Amino acid sequence: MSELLSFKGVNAGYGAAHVLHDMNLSVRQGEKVALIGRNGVGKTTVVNTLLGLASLRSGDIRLGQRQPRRLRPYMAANNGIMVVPQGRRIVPNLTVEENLMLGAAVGRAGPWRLDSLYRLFPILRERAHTPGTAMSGGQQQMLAIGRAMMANPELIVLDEPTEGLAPVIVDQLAEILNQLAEQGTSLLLIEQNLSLVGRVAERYYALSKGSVVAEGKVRQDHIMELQQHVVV
Ligand SMILES: Nc1ncnc2c1ncn2[C@@H]1O[C@H](COP(=O)(O)OP(=O)(O)OP(=O)(O)O)[C@@H](O)[C@H]1O
Repeated sequence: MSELLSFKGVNAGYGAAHVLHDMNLSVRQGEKVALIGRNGVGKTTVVNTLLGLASLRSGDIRLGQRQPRRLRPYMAANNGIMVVPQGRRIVPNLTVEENLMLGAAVGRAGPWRLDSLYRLFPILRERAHTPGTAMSGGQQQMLAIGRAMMANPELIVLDEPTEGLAPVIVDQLAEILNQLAEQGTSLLLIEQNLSLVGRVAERYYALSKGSVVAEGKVRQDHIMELQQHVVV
């Protein structure tokens, strides 16, 4: 299976702050991978580095088949990778449908269009013409995922999608992510919520102080063994 994203020996940070240390990570086609770790260990910096928002000091990052010399925010989408950012970043003043069309604008043609997406998320069809930010947190998370899907990516990177969501919504999110994966989208799930990780991911990396300190298969019956990596 081909690699959709890889970090090899990556050192990255912001100005004088060196956050990621010799980091290695990869996601291949068809995989559901989790990146777990406590607050402040550098999870969002992984996203920022692949988008070119944190500076890559050394090491290699491949986006799909490409290894750009200088990363820029649009390159991930051009290479089949969409990010669902922490905090969702629904654009205020745009309707649900207009937010979805932003995803279509940066991506490529494929099976995900408004009609197919509305079948997966009926609530987004119901609320299509209301402001995106007028919806509940859970609905906004579905919108953020839907917006990413509209770009027809091969890989979706989700940065703490359960933040602020009620357990019943986390259950719905697990179902949605598994459906997307069944339909061929690979996932990199950045999470501290082990219940979601256990239900979705097959493989994990644990991050501590900007380095991968453990990795392996996710075993649902031993999911609590991963708790040491997310609980302070
Ligand atoms: N723009 C920035 N400039 C300087 N330092 C930053 C910046 N953004 C994050 N950091 C620092 O980088 C480190 C890693 O932060 P990061 O947001 O990647 O962690 P995280 O694991 O995603 O945490 P959380 O779960 O709280 O989102 C922290 O020490 C943070 O203070």
